[in-house]
Amino acid sequence: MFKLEKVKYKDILDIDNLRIKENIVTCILGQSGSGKTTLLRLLNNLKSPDGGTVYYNDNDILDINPVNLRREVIMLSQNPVVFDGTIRENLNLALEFKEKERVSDDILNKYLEISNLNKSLDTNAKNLSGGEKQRLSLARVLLSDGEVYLLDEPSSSLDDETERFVIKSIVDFAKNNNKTVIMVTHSVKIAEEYGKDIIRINKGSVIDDR
Ligand SMILES: Nc1ncnc2c1ncn2[C@@H]1O[C@H](COP(=O)(O)OP(=O)(O)OP(=O)(O)O)[C@@H](O)[C@H]1O
Repeated sequence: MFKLEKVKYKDILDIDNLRIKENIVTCILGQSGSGKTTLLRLLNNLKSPDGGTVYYNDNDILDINPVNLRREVIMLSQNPVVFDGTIRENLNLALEFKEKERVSDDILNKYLEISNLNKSLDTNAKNLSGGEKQRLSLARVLLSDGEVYLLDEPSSSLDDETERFVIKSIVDFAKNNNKTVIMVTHSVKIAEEYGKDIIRINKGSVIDDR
């Protein structure tokens, strides 16, 4: 699905050859500052490489219209993005961006369940805790119906139990819907348990991918 060849980005990333497969969960592990977020941003062209090529489905990512690309390759950033309004309004934004019809509350609630956010759709999103905002962002991203989800530490501000539930839900969601998930995690345990492939990054280089 993705292929990186001789990709350089500033002095942050230097990746000779990397393949990321479709329809599986790939986890990215590496120390803080090793370049994990930068790698995700190359995959939806939020950043462009200074050298080398990133391919998405065999096309040079620079030749793909960025808006169309980001409708398919959807990023959940490390800091949750929450908009003014209720949880329902926040979720509906995902559908608007995809130019899709609104869906029933039952369906919206299903996505809150996947994200383990036990709140009414009428709740003002501004009043949610940090971890709840993170889960609302996750629900919105999953509802966006992309092909690929780039998840940057989707469970970083959650307690261990909630973290396991949320990660397992994401993995089940990906399996049931044939989606590709590329997930940065700080947890070796989570990567080994849920990542079909694991990419290990050290100081901007891939040291292992399998
Ligand atoms: N636009 C930029 N210009 C200069 N340096 C940058 C830029 N973006 C990131 N960096 C630096 O590149 C390095 C890698 O950053 P990145 O956010 O990719 O790391 P990370 O592995 O995701 O870290 P963390 O686990 O702490 O989130 C860091 O040293 C960061 O300060």
